[in-house]
Amino acid sequence: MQALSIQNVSHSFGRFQALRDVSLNVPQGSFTALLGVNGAGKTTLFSLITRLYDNTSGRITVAGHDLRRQPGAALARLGVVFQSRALDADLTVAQNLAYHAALHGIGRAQARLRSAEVLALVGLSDRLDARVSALSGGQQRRAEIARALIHRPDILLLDEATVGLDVKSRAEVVALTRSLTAQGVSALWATHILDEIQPQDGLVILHKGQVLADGRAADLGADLTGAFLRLTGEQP
Ligand SMILES: Nc1ncnc2c1ncn2[C@@H]1O[C@H](COP(=O)(O)OP(=O)(O)OP(=O)(O)O)[C@@H](O)[C@H]1O
Repeated sequence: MQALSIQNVSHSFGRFQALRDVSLNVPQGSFTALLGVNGAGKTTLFSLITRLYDNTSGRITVAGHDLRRQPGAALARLGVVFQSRALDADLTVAQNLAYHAALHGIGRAQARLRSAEVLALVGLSDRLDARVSALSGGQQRRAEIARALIHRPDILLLDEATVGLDVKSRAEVVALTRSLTAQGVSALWATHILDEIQPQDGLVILHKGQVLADGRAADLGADLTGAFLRLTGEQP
């Protein structure tokens, strides 16, 4: 089964078609990069997968659940790290996680156990009681990944999760996400930064609302920048 399957999805804002007949799969346990320049349609696609927008054409399934017919079951299998910050900076990491757990109907005792579990996964076990505002940018992003994992989703959507981070923190957040996929969580990693992609990763190139390539990054050869430029005519 695919962790995420998107078939023939289109979306328009008025007369402007932001996504045109988009199809892609994220296999279970894979790290799949969704690569595209600004305006390619990545955030629009994520808004459809998270049901911020209705997908009126095509079909989206999350862990086999049809998003339109079984939205509750589908969204329960999904964890999301948004482009903009989603934690309350004035609360502690524990309070943020407890709040998010409650939104998923997880009881207090269970939430404490899960918080410890997800913070261990992201390497922040010692920051449970720290205020979010006291964390570094990279730690905040890792805490957001922990938040997205609290209900044990099958797939994580990460929308430009390294924006604003320095090189070292950026590398840590990508490596962390890869290590999660080795443990069975799948990831769809939206980015415009080619350095974040490795040859063994799944790679979908989205450009002007259309999928131009879908396979393994290695399929495009050693010169990913050149291949991207050839396909899109744009500098990544
Ligand atoms: N609410 C909206 N109304 C009208 N047009 C929109 C709206 N949201 C996005 N668009 C347009 O749809 C296209 C895709 O935008 P989208 O934000 O999905 O791209 P993106 O790949 O996520 O880019 P970025 O990296 O800048 O977030 C762009 O041309 C954008 O201007």
